[in-house]
Amino acid sequence: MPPHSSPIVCQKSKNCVEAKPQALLVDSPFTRRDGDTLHSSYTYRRNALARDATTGALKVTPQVHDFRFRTNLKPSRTGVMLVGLGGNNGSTALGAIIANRHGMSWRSRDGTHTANYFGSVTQAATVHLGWDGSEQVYVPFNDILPILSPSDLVVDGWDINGANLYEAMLRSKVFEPTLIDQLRPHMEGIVPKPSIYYPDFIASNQSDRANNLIPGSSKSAHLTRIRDDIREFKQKHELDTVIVLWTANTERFTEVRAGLNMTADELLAAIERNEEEVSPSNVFAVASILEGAHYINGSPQNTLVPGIVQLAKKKNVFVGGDDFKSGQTKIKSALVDFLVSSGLKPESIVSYNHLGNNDGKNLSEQRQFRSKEISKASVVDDMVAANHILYPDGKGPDHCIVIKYVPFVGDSKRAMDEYTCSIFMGGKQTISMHNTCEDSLLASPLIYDLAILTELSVRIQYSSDGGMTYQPFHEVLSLLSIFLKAPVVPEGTPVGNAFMRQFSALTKLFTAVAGISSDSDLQLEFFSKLPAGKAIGLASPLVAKAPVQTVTDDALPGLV
Ligand SMILES: NC(=O)c1ccc[n+]([C@@H]2O[C@H](COP(=O)([O-])OP(=O)(O)OC[C@H]3O[C@@H](n4cnc5c(N)ncnc54)[C@H](O)[C@@H]3O)[C@@H](O)[C@H]2O)c1
Ligand SMILES: O=P([O-])([O-])O[C@@H]1[C@@H](O)[C@H](O)[C@@H](O)[C@H](O)[C@@H]1O
Repeated sequence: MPPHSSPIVCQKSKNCVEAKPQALLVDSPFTRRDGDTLHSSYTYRRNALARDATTGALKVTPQVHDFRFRTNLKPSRTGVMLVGLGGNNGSTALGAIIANRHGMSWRSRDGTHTANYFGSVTQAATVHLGWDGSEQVYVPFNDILPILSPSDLVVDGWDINGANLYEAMLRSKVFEPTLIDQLRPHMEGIVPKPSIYYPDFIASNQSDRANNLIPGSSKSAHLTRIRDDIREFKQKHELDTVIVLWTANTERFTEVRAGLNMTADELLAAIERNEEEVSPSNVFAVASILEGAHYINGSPQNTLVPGIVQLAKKKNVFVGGDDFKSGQTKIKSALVDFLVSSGLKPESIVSYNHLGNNDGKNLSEQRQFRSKEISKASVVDDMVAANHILYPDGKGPDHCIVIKYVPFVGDSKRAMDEYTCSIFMGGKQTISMHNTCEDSLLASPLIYDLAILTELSVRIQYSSDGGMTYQPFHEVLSLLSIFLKAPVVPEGTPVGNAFMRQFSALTKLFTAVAGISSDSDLQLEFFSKLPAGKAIGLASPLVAKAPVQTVTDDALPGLV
C-alpha cells in the first residue's frame, strides 16, 4: 500500500493562504487513504484497575481496545467570530493574522521583528516521533494531520464598544507603533458588530465602554439577532465551519439551578421569559449552537451550564472552556507537575500579578475577580490528587491568588510567584519567579489553537465497533484542556491540568489518528537489543492485501 501523503489542501477562500505540502508519509497497512478520507486503526492500550475487596491490593489488568478513525483530510473553510473583538486579545489576534498574511516586519528598540505564530502549539511546537538511528526526530505539530493555519481563518465578531480595530489596537497598547501603522489600513475599516450588555454580569467600571449595543432589552430578540449575525457571516464568506469564541470580559458566575439552566429546554424558556440570571455569554453560546457553530469560552465564568452542554449534544456541535491558560497559570501547571513528580511537596503557592489593561480593570471588582480566582486556583488539584505520599489526606498547598489593577503598566502583566516546598529531612525550598509579558501576546495564539483544533476535531470520527458505526468525539471537547485554566470535561471524567501530560495526550491522539505509533518515551532501543519490528494494529488490517500478519492480542508486543 503506497504510503499516504496528506497535502494540506485548504479550501480556496478569499483568505486561504496556500499551505505547504505535508512532509510526513505514513507507511502502514493499518491506514488507508480513500480520496480525501484517511482510515486508520489504533490499538489503544490501557490498564483496567480495581481494588481487591479483601486485600486492598490494586489489581492491574492490561487491556487493548481497537479503535478505528475516519478523518477528512481537507481543512474546511472556517470562520471565527470573537465576542470581544475590540478588546486587547481580539484586536491582537486579528492584527497578528493580518501581519502574518502579509509577512510584515517592523522595527522596535530591540531591532527588526517579523510576524510569527510563536506561542501557538499547532504552529510553533514539534512532536517527537522517535529515533532514526542517528538523531531524535521531531516534526512540526501541523505536519501530523492537515490543519488550518491561523492565516486561513476568516475573523469577525462583536463588541459592546464601537471602536474600530485600529483604535482598538491603539487603546490596547500591545503592538509596537511601527506595526500598528502598517496594520492601520487593514484594520481601520473593521468595526465590531453591536453586542449585548447586561450590566450586572461585568464590572460596573465597564459601563463607559458600552456604546455599541443591539437595541432593546429582550434576551429572545438578542438571541435572534446574534443568530442572524452568525448565519449572515457564514453565508457571506461561504464557510463550512463557524466557531464562536468568547474573549470578552470576565463575567460573574451565573446560578446553576433547576428551572433555569439545567436542561436545554429550561434555558431556552429562561431566555424567552427574559430571565435576569441568563448572562450575555449564555445567550452567545445558545445562539452559536442553534446555528451549528461551535462555542469556546476563553474566560473563567461558568457559561457552559448543563443546559448548554445538552443543547450542544442535541445539535452535534462542540463546546469548550474555560479561561485561556496563558501565563502564570500555564507555568504553574508545568512547575507543580515537576515538583510533585520529583517527590517535592509544594506547601504554599502565592501567585500575585498586577496589570493595567481593561481586563485588569474589569477584574478589579470582586465578583469578576472571584471568577478568575476560582479558575486560577483549581489548576493544581489533579497534581495534588496524583500523589498520596506527599498529600495523604488530599489537602493541597495553601494557594493564594492576588490580581491588582495598575493602569500605568497596561497590557504588560507583572507576575510574581512564590512556591514553598517541604523537601528532604525537614528542609524547605522556596522558588520565586518574576514574569513580565504582554498578556495578550500570550493569549492570542491560544485563540488560534482552540479554533484550529476544534475545526480538526470536526473532521475526525471514531469507531468502537470495528468500523461498523462512526461517531464524533464527545460534545465537550476536553482535548482543548491544554489551552485552558479550568478545563470543562465530559460529566464523570477527571480534569487534568498537568501541562506536559496534556501536551502528550494531545500529540498522541493526533499521531494515532494519523496512523503513527504513539511516541514511546521508553526508548528501550538505547539500552537494549531491539527485537525485529512488525506492523501492529487490528487483527484485521484495513487494507485487502496487507502482509499476512494476523496480529492477535496475545501476540502484541509487550503482552507476551
Ligand atoms: N492573557 C490574557 O489576556 C488572558 C488570559 C486568560 C484569560 N483572559 C480572558 O480573556 C478575556 C479578554 O481579555 P482581554 O485582555 O482581551 O480583555 P479586554 O477587556 O481588553 O477585552 C474584552 C472586550 O470585550 C468587550 N465586551 C465586554 N462584554 C461584552 C459583550 N457582552 N459582548 C461583546 N463584547 C463585550 C469589551 O468591550 C472589550 O473590548 C477576559 O475575560 C480575560 O480574563 C485573558
Ligand atoms: O493565565 P494567567 O497569567 O495565570 O492568568 C492571567 C491573570 O494572571 C491575569 O491577571 C488576568 O488578567 C488574565 O486574564 C489571565 O487570566
